[in-house]
Formats: sequence, C-alpha cells, structure tokens
Amino acid sequence: MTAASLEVAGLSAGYGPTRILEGVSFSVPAGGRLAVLGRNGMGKTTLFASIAGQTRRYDGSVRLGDMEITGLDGSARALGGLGYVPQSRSIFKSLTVEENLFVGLKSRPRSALEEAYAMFPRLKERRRNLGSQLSGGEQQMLSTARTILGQPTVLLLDEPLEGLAPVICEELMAAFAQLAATKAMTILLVEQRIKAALEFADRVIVLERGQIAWSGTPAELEAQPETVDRLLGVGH
Ligand SMILES: Nc1ncnc2c1ncn2[C@@H]1O[C@H](COP(=O)(O)OP(=O)(O)OP(=O)(O)O)[C@@H](O)[C@H]1O
Repeated sequence: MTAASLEVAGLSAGYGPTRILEGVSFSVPAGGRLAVLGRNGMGKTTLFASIAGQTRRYDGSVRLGDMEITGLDGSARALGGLGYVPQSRSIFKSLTVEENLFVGLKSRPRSALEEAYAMFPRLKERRRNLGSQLSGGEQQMLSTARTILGQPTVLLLDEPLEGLAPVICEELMAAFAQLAATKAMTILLVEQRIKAALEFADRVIVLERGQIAWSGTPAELEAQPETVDRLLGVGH
C-alpha cells in the first residue's frame, strides 16, 4: 500500500440545518502528517466526520489521491482508502479482540492479523479477551489496529490519547510515529495534547469556529506563544 494525498477544498458542512464548517481548505501530501488543533467545540471532529462522509455537506470537495470522493457515502470512502478512527473508539464490546480484528480484515487472509499484533503486542496478549474487558488504551489500540488492517491510504485519528495515562500515550504515539515512518499512509491527527501532536506532525492547522484560523509547521507554532494562547487557550 502507498499513501494517498488528501485535498479538502472550500468545505462547508454540518448537521441538518446547522452549519459548523465554513470554507475549509487544506491539503496533505501523500505520506504527510497533519495535526488538527483547536479548542473544544471548534469543529475538529466535524471535519474528520465530514472527510469520512458522515455529515451533511453544503459546499466544497474532498479528494483522496486522484479520486474525487465528495459524492460518495461513508462506506464507499472507506473502500476507497479512507480510514477513520473516531473519538468514541468504536469497538464491539461483546466480541473478543481477535474477533474485532477479523472485522477489519475484510477479505485479507487471517495471517494479516500479525501486522496488528506487531504494532500493538498488548493486543496479542489479550486476543481472547472481550472488548468490554479492555482498558481505555487497549480499546484505542484495538480501534486503530482494526482500521489499519483495512490498509487505508489516509488515516484519520480523532483524539486517540483522550483520557489515557501518560505511559499509554507514549506507547500509542510511538506506534503512530512508526506507522508514519513507513509512509504507507497519510495521517491526520486531532489531539488536545498539543505537545504530543506537534512532535508527531509535519504540518498543523488550527480550527476556530469551523474555519482554519492558522496553519504552518510545528516549529512555527511553537515560536508563537501568543498564537497558541489565543487559539488554543491557556494551559496548553
Ligand atoms: N451531531 C451533531 N448535531 C448538531 N451539532 C453538533 C453535532 N455534533 C457536534 N455538533 C456541534 O458542532 C460543533 C463542533 O463540534 P466538534 O465535535 O466538531 O468540535 P471539536 O473541535 O471536535 O470539539 P472537542 O474537542 O470537544 O471534541 C459544536 O458546537 C457541537 O456542539
């Protein structure tokens, strides 16, 4: 698998009559790592859900590599190579770890499960445990691994570190960095833990009320503490 570029142009989207995103445009080259930052409620999840085809679109377009995916529904976008790991860590709690991973395999051979276990050895240890018996960090690993088994060309990770202990955050970020280094997929990351996000990314966009308020490199953002305060709030 090789990574695909992602191009979002003039995207306005929301829920029913409620417009949340207004004219959002950015692109990520194949193999790029983009951090999407912003305070609570600024539209980060809505952006990912819109790229994944799960909101109402009013205007604009989304391209995945050479493919225009604007008119496709969520499952067609997934088949086209878009991997979405939502904030809710949607795993099947009444299935075992391994059964959850089978769902991600689609038509791939069972042996491909080893890719998931190599990325997250904890999942192998717990492969016969039910989803409901996993810690928050393990649920995040499972949700991510299941999506990655589908070999997406663009991967959206929505707040993977939310509510996790620092040691687990480090483990997850190391796995994401390893994945990014393979250049097998382009990765977009929404994260409230700004330091971790900036260490991971090569580009950053900051959302404010559904629009892009700032974009640049992690080093540029770190050199502008007033921008960080203004757009990301005190305490980050
Ligand atoms: N299903 C929905 N229906 C209507 N409005 C929604 C829905 N989901 C989110 N919103 C609204 O859209 C706006 C943006 O929310 P969104 O979850 O995209 O923000 P966010 O930046 O991801 O926030 P957080 O960091 O808290 O996850 C908020 O005002 C929110 O109340």
